[in-house]
Amino acid sequence: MLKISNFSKRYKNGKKVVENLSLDVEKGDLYGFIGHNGAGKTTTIKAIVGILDFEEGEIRIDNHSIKNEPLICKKMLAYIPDNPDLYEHLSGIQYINFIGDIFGVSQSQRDRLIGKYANEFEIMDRLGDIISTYSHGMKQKLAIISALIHEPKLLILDEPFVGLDPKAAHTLKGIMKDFCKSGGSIFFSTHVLEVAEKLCNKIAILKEGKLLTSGEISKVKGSSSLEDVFLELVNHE
Ligand SMILES: Nc1ncnc2c1ncn2[C@@H]1O[C@H](COP(=O)(O)OP(=O)(O)OP(=O)(O)O)[C@@H](O)[C@H]1O
Repeated sequence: MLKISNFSKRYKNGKKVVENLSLDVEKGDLYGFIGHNGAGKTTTIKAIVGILDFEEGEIRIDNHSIKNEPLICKKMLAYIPDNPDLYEHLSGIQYINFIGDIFGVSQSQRDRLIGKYANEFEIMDRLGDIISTYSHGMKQKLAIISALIHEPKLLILDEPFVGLDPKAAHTLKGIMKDFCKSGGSIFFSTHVLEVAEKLCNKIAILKEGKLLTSGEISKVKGSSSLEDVFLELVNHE
């Protein structure tokens, strides 16, 4: 579903911040992307979703190149950045409808999915309010609902749990599991190792732009905790 091959990225005049990264996210995978601050996670994520240009390597979504066929790719995916930057002057429902219009989502699908997710996140009664009056967590919930409205095949999430209260975080975990159970794929970055350990079937650990390990979580961590494996790898590799 998502294939990253030998991806490298260098910002202007700087050194490479991601180096020769290769990863495979298959149908149904719930894939965690882990690394210290500045490891290169957001850089990789922005390249995957087509908002950051890159010169080296290839990124393919369902076998289409994000570089050469960005529209086909973007129709299949949804991206939630680490800090949802929404149109503050719109109401929540206007924003969801705006995204629904871009993706050509039918009214019945909108009604069904808004009903489902806005109720799950307990935000239904605030959808008529202007986004600038939302808290950070409410904006995050709105970004998640908008991302799911066109039923993407691939969800790319950058630190999705930041700002969510425990109940909303629990709801999101359930949504993520169901999404992958029904054949979708998720690739998400997180610093919360306990969440990655419980939620993911696969993980990748990045250090200073280089992949330290990746694959089935059971193989990566063996009988140790993910935290122990992460600290061991990051401190000693
Ligand atoms: N626009 C930019 N111009 C120059 N350097 C950048 C730019 N954006 C990121 N970097 C650098 O690239 C490196 C990787 O940053 P990135 O944001 O990808 O890391 P991250 O793993 O997402 O970190 P965090 O966990 O703190 O969000 C860092 O050294 C950062 O300073």
